[in-house]
Amino acid sequence: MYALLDEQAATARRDLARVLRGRPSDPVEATEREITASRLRARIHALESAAHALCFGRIDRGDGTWVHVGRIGLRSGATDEPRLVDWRADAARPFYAATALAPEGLRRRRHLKTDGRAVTEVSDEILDGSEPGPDDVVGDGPLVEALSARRTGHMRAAVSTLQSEQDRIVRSPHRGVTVVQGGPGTGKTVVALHRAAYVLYAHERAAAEGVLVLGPNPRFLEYISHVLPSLGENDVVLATCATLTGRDVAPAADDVARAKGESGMAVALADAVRRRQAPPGPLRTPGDLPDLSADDVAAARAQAVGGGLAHNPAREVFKEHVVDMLTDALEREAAGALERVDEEVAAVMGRDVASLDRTVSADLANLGYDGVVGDAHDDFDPDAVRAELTADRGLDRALDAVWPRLDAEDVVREVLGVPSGGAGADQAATRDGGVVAGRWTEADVPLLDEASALVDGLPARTFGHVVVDEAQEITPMQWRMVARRCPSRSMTVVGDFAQAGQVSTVRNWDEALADIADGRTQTWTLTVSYRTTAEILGATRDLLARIAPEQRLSTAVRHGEEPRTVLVPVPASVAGTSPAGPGTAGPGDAGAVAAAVGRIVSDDAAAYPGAQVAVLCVERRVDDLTGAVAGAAQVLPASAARGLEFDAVVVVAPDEIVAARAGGERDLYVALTRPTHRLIVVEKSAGKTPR
Ligand SMILES: Nc1ncnc2c1ncn2[C@@H]1O[C@H](COP(=O)(O)OP(=O)(O)OP(=O)(O)O)[C@@H](O)[C@H]1O
Repeated sequence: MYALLDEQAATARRDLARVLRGRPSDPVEATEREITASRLRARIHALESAAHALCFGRIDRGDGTWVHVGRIGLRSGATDEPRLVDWRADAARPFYAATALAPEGLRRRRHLKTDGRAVTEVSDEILDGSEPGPDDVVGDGPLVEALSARRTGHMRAAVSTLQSEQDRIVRSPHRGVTVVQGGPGTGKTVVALHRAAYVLYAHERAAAEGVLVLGPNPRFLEYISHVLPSLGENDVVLATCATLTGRDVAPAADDVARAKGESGMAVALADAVRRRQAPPGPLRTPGDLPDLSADDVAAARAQAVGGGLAHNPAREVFKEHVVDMLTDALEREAAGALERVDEEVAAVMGRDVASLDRTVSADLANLGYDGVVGDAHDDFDPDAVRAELTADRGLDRALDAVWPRLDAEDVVREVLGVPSGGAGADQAATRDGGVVAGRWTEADVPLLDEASALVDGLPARTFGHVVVDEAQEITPMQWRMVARRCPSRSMTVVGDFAQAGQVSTVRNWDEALADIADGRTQTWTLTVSYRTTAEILGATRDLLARIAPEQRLSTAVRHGEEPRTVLVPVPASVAGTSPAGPGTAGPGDAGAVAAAVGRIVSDDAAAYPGAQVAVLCVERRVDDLTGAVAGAAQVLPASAARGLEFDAVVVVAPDEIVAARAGGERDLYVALTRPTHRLIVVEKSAGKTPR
């Protein structure tokens, strides 16, 4: 298979070199050359990225035939026989779907582990109940091995161990919004990313338009960034709602972001724009032009908004109708004026104008000029008048009074009550809790996007499929922003409302998707926790019952160490009983807590060299603790840990995390469910001795 891969990559490289050597003779040929070259580059990339673990599985059917499953499909050059089946192809489905209860005609599923181009391990599952033979290698399941493996800081593709409950979702033929919910570590992200890869493979349109993956923060995006490229998919944009538009923004305080995330903002923005679209009343025109009546203005407005265009392009339509109406009015005026002139001429000459015209024509013919004196009405050239009116600056200014061209930022400033002009976002920023003055904040991005859509039209870049991870975090205004980028509404939305943070007020999928899914939603629930151990999950049971009583604890596939609690004695005034409340960390406890955390982290590093360790705490302890762990662990606010995972997690002062912000219990739940192996909880205690 590697020989085939090399051969095909070499052919593609040769073809590319040939194409690039060609000298196109015209722009059409140049475009064709670019298209062919980019197709070949994509092919070379796909072949190169498939080299790692090219073939990872094999299924043997009951009739003695078999299929090898891998990252891409390969056919033998000479006979065109399939040699390796792409994991997304139908023929590979039994590799994922078959179980001992429903073997799908399979006798055996084999997992291959490779190091470079050498097979280092083979592991078989016998699915039809037959006894293992001498060729079968039955041992510890590859899933357990994959899950127990040390984390690297980047999520890995799970293409060789995708479980059948996950595979069903990945391959679902559903074309609308696919929702995947489930507790922490149930593989929602894994499913979402593999589904994106599947959709790119199976749906041409998605492949042509690309995939957008939205995550809660840049750290999370970095964590998942290797998965799709390792599956050979590179036409994927990773973004947060804040970075999606490429605008440089400051962070926003939770309460401000929540207020700005409400759908009422969309109504306010739409109203602000609509008020600028020819409100009832006549149009006062400059100079000698006739004014337009309120009815005429209303008719032009109806035409302009009827086409569903955004405000600025619709202004052009409005203007066209106004110009047409004025042209008609001018033509009528001209006709009226000429009739009056004719009558005056007839009265003076004592003859009607038509007979005068005939006489003049006859005289002209005698002088050798051909032609008749035309009807004076023919002198009115409506096209010329229209062109003149269209270019008339004065008329454009008059139109500005009823239908001004708008700027999206100004509309947002107006709705937020910030005076326009100057550093307009100053006050918005100040109201966001005094963050960097003079800049828009993350919370403004969906408003600016909404205003842009209202004023200038839909975003230039849209996607064939959109994945929304940690979707419980998305505010109603952000959902609108997402929908705008996915006209086909082909989306995979994954999340868990028990882990919801502070900003979004959306509490269930119906609410989240009401305006975007057209009822085309398919919802799946994952129940097996692949990340963490039964012991760690068990420690969250009471908390989960409080924050999401309707949810059942997931079932863990692994067992491990019991979580540990380390008590740090601190002066009574700053322990949980402090009059200032549990959310306050006095100067008295910082040193003791930091020293304890430093010790825990260095002990863990000594016992498990190279392990990924995180210390999760309240925001204000981050600096102190970062100093204390001296690079041996990542220190993060608990609220920023959504979606991430580590070998070991130290949760510092759970009472502070709970008290730090409304809904802090959900932050604590997120923090406690991040470890794959070890959970250590550091609690402050007044006068108690450490355990
Ligand atoms: N089939 C699988 N094979 C190997 N590893 C898997 C599989 N499914 C899940 N995992 C692993 O389990 C862990 C948890 O998965 P994932 O992050 O997708 O869960 P999640 O439901 O998104 O969690 P959270 O709600 O906490 O964000 C990851 O390390 C992932 O790689």
